[in-house]
Amino acid sequence: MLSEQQFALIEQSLPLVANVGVGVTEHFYARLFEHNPEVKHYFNLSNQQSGKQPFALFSAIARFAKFLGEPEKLDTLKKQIAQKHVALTIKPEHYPIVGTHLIATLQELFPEDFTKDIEAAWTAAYLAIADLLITEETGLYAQNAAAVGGWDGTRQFQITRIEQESEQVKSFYLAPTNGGPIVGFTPGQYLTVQVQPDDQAYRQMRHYSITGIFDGQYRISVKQDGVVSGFLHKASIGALIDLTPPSGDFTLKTSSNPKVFISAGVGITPMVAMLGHLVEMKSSTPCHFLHACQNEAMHSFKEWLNGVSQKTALVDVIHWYEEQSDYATFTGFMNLHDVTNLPIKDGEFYLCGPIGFMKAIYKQLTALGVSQSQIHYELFGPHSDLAA
Ligand SMILES: NC(=O)C1=CN([C@@H]2O[C@H](COP(=O)(O)OP(=O)(O)OC[C@H]3O[C@@H](n4cnc5c(N)ncnc54)[C@H](O)[C@@H]3O)[C@@H](O)[C@H]2O)C=CC1
Repeated sequence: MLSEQQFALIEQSLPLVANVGVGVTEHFYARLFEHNPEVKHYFNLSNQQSGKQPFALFSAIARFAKFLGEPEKLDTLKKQIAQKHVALTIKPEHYPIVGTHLIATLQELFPEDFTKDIEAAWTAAYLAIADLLITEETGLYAQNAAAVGGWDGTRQFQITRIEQESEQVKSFYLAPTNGGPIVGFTPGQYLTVQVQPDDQAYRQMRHYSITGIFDGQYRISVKQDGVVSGFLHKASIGALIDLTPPSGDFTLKTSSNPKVFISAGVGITPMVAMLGHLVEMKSSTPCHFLHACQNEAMHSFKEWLNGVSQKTALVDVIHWYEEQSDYATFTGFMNLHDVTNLPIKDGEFYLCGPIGFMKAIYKQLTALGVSQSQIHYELFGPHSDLAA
């Protein structure tokens, strides 16, 4: 545990870690990858190039350190990060590696501000953070291993069926090569695919929302826009991939409150799982399914949604296309003022899509009087706060 004095030193030096610039994150990752290139298997190297991941790591550490004395405030963040770490097969031995390079970076770049006392306080804080996460992650690994159809680490799967859902999205059905059952998922969760394409020096891992389980096989639906999605889109039936078990805490709540699913582009995928589950359960919960995309050709799961809305009056399906079309309910970006019957007071609102879309919709929802606690969302990639 940190001493009173160490808490004070953390507080004092927090801006140093919370507001690091590109120079600091570049120094840290260059150091980390030079000394421990093996950890490159665990980092999304595309996020490294875009510069998103580096800031996420430093800001998460700063947030943890700030609330170490009030651990109840860290519960949500701890759970979110642990889910991602378990999906990426991060293990206790990785923590000292990151910790060493983090402290060394601060020492090297801020020799005057990062005094010996401050260094000792941050070392103690990092150990405490690692301890919190390792405990949470150990529990999740054990849970995954003990579940019926569950597994620890990775399990090999084979692509058994491929379906084109729209111009750029394909669904892949995945069966375990060792047979046997597969663990279920909570609608909204994702699977993590591990592959090493021929042109890549490191294994790469990406999360993809599960869009359902059919005949004992997972279905994921993937847009072609990166290293792993490119690998999948080129793959044929019979191709082998490794998966870690379903993970993620952006999940459908079990309450009977009306649900409002709001997505854009390939962000439709977790919503398909959530609505699919309610339909399968013959739920009497009223649902609104609001979706935005470029045009009809890009509209994934269009026929399926049509079928669902024709079968039940409980599901209200509305879509916005950027381009003019007879099929669209509305043209342009999604505007929630177009919808008059949203359950503002008691609805649960689920959001998924590109960041610009999420920010715009979050703002619209709060302006309509929806409270923050009613809004659930997930950002693929490094976590950030929509309200910020
Ligand atoms: N479970 C998850 O968290 C998942 C997250 N995603 C995220 O969703 C994103 C999906 O992206 P794409 O399909 O490539 O989307 P996209 O770039 O094709 O855009 C889809 C639609 O979003 C709307 N949009 C885009 N920018 C907007 C803005 N600034 N304001 C208002 N509306 C806007 C437009 O209607 C556009 O047609 C991915 O980048 C990924 O981050 C995707 C799948 C699952």
